[in-house]
Amino acid sequence: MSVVTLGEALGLVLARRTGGFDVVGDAELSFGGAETNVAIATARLGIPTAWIGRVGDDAVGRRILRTLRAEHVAAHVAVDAEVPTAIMLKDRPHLGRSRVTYYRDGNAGSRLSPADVDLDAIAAADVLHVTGIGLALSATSAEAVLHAVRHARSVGTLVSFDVNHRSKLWSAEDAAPRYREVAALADVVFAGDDEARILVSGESDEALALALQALGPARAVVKLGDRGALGVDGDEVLRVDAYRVPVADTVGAGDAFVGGYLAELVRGADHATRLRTASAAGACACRAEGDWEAMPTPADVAELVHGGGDPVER
Ligand SMILES: O=C(O)C(=O)C[C@H](O)[C@H](O)CO
Repeated sequence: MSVVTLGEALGLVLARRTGGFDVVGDAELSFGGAETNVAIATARLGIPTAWIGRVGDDAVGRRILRTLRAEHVAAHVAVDAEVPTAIMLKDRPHLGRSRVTYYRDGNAGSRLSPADVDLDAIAAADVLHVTGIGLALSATSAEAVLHAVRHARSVGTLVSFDVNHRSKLWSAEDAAPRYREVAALADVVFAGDDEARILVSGESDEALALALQALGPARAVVKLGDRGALGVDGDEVLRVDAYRVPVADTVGAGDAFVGGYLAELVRGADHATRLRTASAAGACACRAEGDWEAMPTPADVAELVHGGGDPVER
């Protein structure tokens, strides 16, 4: 029962006040990265978890590895002596507007290559999780994702793919064929409704999920934010509502959702349980600031599930 994720983790410099880094100097350092967010989520939910990636030989890289150790995520990393760990700045130029600026091109995570992929770690896991960000970062990173996915399939490890489209990294037109290629090799695909439309067309959430499933995976989940999600597994179609919580920060909620789903998948839980835990985990992640800091424990999930009614519609 275990999960391995593969992708980039990058330093996150977060402005503490509104006004933009043009004038604001008050900031804190953390890190982000969809695949490490998912890893922290599954680890906190009690699933043995590992992450495969590449960091620079610097304070940000060491901070990432130290935090992953503290979160019980085993790191199979290459340390790049030549370039630094990427960073992203997140500030709020004015109330209601959040802005992200990436400094990741050519840095350690983008230099991930097939040689960095720990094949034994993938063979030892029940699920390998990758995202579209790894496909976007560079040609070698995309090769590493595909190498990992193909190896997972050859050794019977399930493949999970979250589209996670980043329009700052590439266009939808360039991304679409790469997303379809990985979706066809996956066992479960996650996409927001807008993201799903990059790969397929469909008039409704259900039509989108079924169209994603038709690309190859047995399971597809369309994430709908505060409208919940719609999942298909074989011929079972289920809709799940979002739990209502006070929202501090929605970043990382999609990764928490995926972590909740995968934690239940490796435990062998049924479709409704997977979606219920995913929805609760996504809601928990919204209750505090930070990309990974508010990932839930089983007690956090249980509190929402037992106190919030059953959100699954059959
Ligand atoms: O925005 C990105 O590209 C990141 O990887 C950082 C964030 O932690 C991630 O997007 C949250 O899903």
